[in-house]
Amino acid sequence: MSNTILIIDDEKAIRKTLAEILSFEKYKVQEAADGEEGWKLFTQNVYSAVLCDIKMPKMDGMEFLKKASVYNPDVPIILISGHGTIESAVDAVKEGAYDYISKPPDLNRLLITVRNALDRHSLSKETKVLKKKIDKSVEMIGESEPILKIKATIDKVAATDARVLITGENGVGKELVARSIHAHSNRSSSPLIEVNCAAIPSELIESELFGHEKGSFTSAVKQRIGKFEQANGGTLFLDEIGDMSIDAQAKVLRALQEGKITRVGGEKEISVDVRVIAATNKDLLEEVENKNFRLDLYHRLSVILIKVPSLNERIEDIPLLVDKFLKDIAADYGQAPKSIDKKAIESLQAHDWTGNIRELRNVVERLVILSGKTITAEDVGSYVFQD
Ligand SMILES: Nc1ncnc2c1ncn2[C@@H]1O[C@H](COP(=O)(O)OP(=O)(O)OP(=O)(O)O)[C@@H](O)[C@H]1O
Repeated sequence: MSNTILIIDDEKAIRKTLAEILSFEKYKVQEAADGEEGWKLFTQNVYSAVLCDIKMPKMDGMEFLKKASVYNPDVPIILISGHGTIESAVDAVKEGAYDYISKPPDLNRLLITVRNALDRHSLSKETKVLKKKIDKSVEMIGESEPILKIKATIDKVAATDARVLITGENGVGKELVARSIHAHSNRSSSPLIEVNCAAIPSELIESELFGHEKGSFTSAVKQRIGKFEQANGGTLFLDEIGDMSIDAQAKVLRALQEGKITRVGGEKEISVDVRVIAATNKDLLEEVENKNFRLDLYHRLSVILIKVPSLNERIEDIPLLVDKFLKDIAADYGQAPKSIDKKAIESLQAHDWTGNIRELRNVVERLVILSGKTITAEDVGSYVFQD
């Protein structure tokens, strides 16, 4: 539906003409015979643009415009004006309508206006996506005791340079804790550089972390600055540290002890001022026992320990998280947020989440797509936990 144009006009002949012209140009269209029907469709679907007659029974075009621009200001609305309504059309443009066309519709003018309106719509959608990518929020949602404790710890440690080891299952919010510490620290105007230690093959991790000089190995065709140097003055977030090879651990230990690094294939030592925050879903002490992790590195990293509890241990935060996700998803889709009833929330709280907030967000997104305006316990039953 998101590429569809909604045509609202009580004059069947005009409606059909517009629909035919636009369909011929390969646009998808949907029709409504009056303002009320149009409004109903508008609230149930997301359109790329709306063509709306001004003079109509039940709800007229001006009223539709007012409501629609509050409900979803991103959808351009083109008014269709008859002889007696040109003035209203001009006023409407002042009030936020995208443009107007006159009756009977002129083919070229109609197509140009629609094309421009659609361009604007896709531009504003793209801008939103980009903004969202840049603005990785560091706001931690939750009022449960463990979350309040974590927030208090973050407040205390952020301003220090103490290393922090964050533990917890997958998707519980470890990265968010790291970003929040950085954002509240004196280093926040310098970069937070993230390295996913599990994702980098062990033979490349050294060059990734410390950089390399040109020609130091076959594929080192030019000099490269490593993550430690990139994070200079800021914070280095070593995610999945439990998956780092023993070799690389020795080098990281040295960098932490001496505050200096050497690029692969390089001679000189480079001083770096980096605060290190690490995270893992593994039990590092068990890894130490199994000889997969160095105890001395563990001690260096774990000055402050933050354990992020699984969602199951703080189900009282689920309503707040769901509310936040409903708002985020609505903003992504350019829609008004859907609501969710109490029973549906209870049913989500009863689920075994194995810790995962990412999974909860996916579930909320699925519910937003598949449910009606209000998400019910039945929706949760049929769309979420069906298997
Ligand atoms: N308390 C919270 N409030 C709001 N959003 C949260 C919260 N905790 C986690 N999230 C969101 O849930 C998602 C997963 O969180 P994050 O990536 O921090 O988890 P993680 O523990 O680092 O995961 P992984 O172990 O897979 O690396 C992110 O989109 C994050 O923004």
